[in-house]
Amino acid sequence: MYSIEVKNLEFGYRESLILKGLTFSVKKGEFVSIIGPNGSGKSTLLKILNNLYRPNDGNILINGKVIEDYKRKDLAKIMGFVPQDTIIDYEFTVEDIVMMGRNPYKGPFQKENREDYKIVDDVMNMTNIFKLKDRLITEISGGERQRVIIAKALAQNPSIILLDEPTSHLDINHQIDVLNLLKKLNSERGTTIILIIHDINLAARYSDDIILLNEGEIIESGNPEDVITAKNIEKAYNLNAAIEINKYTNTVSITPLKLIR
Ligand SMILES: Nc1ncnc2c1ncn2[C@@H]1O[C@H](COP(=O)(O)OP(=O)(O)OP(=O)(O)O)[C@@H](O)[C@H]1O
Repeated sequence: MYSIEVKNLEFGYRESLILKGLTFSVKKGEFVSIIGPNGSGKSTLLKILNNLYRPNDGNILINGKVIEDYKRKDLAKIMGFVPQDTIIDYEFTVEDIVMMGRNPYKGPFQKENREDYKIVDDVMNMTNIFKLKDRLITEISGGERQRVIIAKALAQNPSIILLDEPTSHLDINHQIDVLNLLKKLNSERGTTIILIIHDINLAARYSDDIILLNEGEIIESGNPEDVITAKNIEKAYNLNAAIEINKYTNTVSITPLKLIR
């Protein structure tokens, strides 16, 4: 069973194509990283998978159903999305924001019930933000805000989570905390995880599969050892790199040597 199936996906913001015929699938319960240079189309792809943009061509199935056939609320019950930068100017508390993750389950004017509060408390504990619950979202740090947005996505109780660089604002401890949390959701609840990440070593360490994008095309996809090769890294990043198995993690790891210009 597949969480996501993408066939011949093409997309351009204007005339020029940003995504040039992508075909890939993600099985239920997989942990998949999307990597690639700046501007290669990673965020665009994730937004399309969250039905924020319509592709020019191609098909997307989410849990076996064509994406356009979902109502927004129904899609939000199965798929959580953590965008790259979340700017919230309003003076909501952390708890208010996380509670918004329960909106797909509510009718108009329906109040939060005990179950909603329990789920919100649980996800705030999981993401280590419970102590911030009464603070204003405008008055916490970028890294704290990142974890609040992840908690909001978890409150949707999704079976698929898409995350656009969820570790970008985080210190090294919180990076590992977030990835461990995602891994835990993945192994204990079978949640399908698809994330964009620039750190290739972390991608290799946590992922079942990696999709390497460059200029809107998939250079390679598959398990980390097959994707993170000197040849593929040179092709995508113009970079001469040493690839070896890290003796501590037993996963493939990269050391950049020099740019090829
Ligand atoms: N709203 C937009 N309108 C027009 N062009 C856009 C828009 N958003 C992104 N682009 C362009 O589409 C291309 C792909 O951008 P995208 O953000 O998907 O790349 P990315 O791989 O996520 O990059 P990064 O690693 O820098 O976040 C870039 O050339 C970018 O300039």
